[in-house]
Amino acid sequence: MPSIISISGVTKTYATGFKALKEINLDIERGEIFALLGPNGAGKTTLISIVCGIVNRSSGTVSVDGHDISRDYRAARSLIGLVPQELTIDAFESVWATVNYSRGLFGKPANHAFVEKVLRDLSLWDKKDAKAITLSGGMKRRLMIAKALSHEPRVLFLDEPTAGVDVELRQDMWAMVRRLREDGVTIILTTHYIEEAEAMADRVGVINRGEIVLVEDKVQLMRTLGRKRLLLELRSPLATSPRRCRATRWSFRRTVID
Ligand SMILES: Nc1ncnc2c1ncn2[C@@H]1O[C@H](COP(=O)(O)OP(=O)(O)OP(=O)(O)O)[C@@H](O)[C@H]1O
Repeated sequence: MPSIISISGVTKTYATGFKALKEINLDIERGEIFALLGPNGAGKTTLISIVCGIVNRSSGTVSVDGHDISRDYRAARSLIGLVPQELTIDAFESVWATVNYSRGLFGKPANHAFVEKVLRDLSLWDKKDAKAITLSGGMKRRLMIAKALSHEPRVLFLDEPTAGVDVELRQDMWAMVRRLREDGVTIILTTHYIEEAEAMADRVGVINRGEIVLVEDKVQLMRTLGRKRLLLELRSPLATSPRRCRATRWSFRRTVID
């Protein structure tokens, strides 16, 4: 099956003259969770903003499910949902109105049953009449995801979805992303954290200073780079201390204690 997103020879030079992306070539497979990993300023947001039609590329081509993002802009954009880093919601609008309005922006006919399902899946149904301003930070982030899913996209971009999010909500988000993947949605998330890429992704791409330096299957990558530490919490103190504990480097499923 052809890739759902195909990025070929994409570069971006901002008006300041800064080269944010240098010759990016990347294919995203249908139905995968792809983590784009990189430090601050690496070019992650620039790249996903180009695919989503928010930033113009300087050169190269991008297609989404065969639709060129310039020639066939509407078709390409309708297949994409984007959850940006910043909150972009009307503080005085209700949850219900926010999500339905967002669906309307894509020219989709109203579908209250679908919007209800999205809100229930994101545990926002009991807040449907609440104004956005009254929601907690975590709820606002979930509302951003509901907005992005409102027009039934086939590809979801999550730009640093768990930045500033507590451990519990992070786990909820990861579970939600996996459910979406089961429904056939392709997911691309950006993150600074190798742990997040490890927990979530099927494949990982590492970007640094505007260049993709590596694209690898997650399991393969962890075999090459990964190292696990096993923390044991004792119910009661040991009578004598163990001689030495050593986790094998070649496999993190086996732990050797000698
Ligand atoms: N509008 C702009 N004009 C000029 N330079 C920009 C603009 N937007 C981004 N840049 C620069 O491009 C580079 C890449 O920025 P980008 O936001 O894509 O990085 P990022 O990997 O998403 O970073 P972070 O992890 O901090 O969000 C940075 O050096 C940034 O300062």
